[in-house]
Amino acid sequence: MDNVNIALAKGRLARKTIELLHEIGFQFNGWNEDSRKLIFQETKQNVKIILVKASDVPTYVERGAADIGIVGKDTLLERKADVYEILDLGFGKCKFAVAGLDDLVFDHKLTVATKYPHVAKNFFYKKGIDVDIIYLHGSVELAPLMGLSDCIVDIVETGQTLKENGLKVIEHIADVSARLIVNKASFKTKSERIHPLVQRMKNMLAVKEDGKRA
Ligand SMILES: Nc1ncnc2c1ncn2[C@@H]1O[C@H](COP(=O)(O)OP(=O)(O)OP(=O)(O)O)[C@@H](O)[C@H]1O
Ligand SMILES: O=P(O)(O)OC[C@H]1O[C@H](OP(=O)(O)OP(=O)(O)O)[C@H](O)[C@@H]1O
Repeated sequence: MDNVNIALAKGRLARKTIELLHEIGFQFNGWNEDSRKLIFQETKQNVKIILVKASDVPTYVERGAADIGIVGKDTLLERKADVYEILDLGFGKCKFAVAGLDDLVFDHKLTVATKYPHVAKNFFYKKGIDVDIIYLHGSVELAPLMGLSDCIVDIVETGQTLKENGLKVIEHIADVSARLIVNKASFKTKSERIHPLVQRMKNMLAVKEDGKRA
């Protein structure tokens, strides 16, 4: 039987992803949240999970080192990998937004600080606004406070980080949630393994949706 490798984003999405995999019948040898191991074997089936930095998940899947990946839509919008995006998993929900101290003033070229340069550039480009992108690795909210940029493009979940730093959402860009992606070749060559797995996930998500509505 073909083996199936699943790349999971470490960090915020990991716990919910493992939970979903448990719910569809997978158990991983030795898995616990504090472990430093990066590969876990499923107890009965020929399935492995590998724990990858979120932004690297599309790379593993695009190149076939993993057949399946679970990663945020934010990463997919930024990375534009050549993979199939199969399912919206409905967790890891947040939004991409433009935020700043105040409404934008267009009397000079806008500077935009972000961890997502492609998303930011694309958003303003489509509006016909030329921007200067400043790439940061984190704590992006600091940039407008310290005069480094006019605004930021970042993820907003609860809005707490913006609020505690005196910033506000200026414009909504896109909704984000965790997605299931599949390598294009694996989707065909390992279809007997991958299609049932996807179907089980779909069924489980439908059951959960029904549970919420009831
Ligand atoms: N409040 C949030 N902030 C950031 N990401 C969130 C949030 N809520 C959900 N997410 C989702 O979780 C994913 C993983 O976020 P996480 O912070 O673990 O990794 P990361 O953005 O690569 O961070 P780091 O660079 O610090 O490792 C994001 O890509 C996004 O899809
Ligand atoms: O709306 P909230 O619920 O406050 O969440 C949004 C914050 O969470 C993320 O940062 P993260 O914690 O990943 O840290 P970072 O600044 O190092 O990217 C994101 O970049 C925002 O700063």
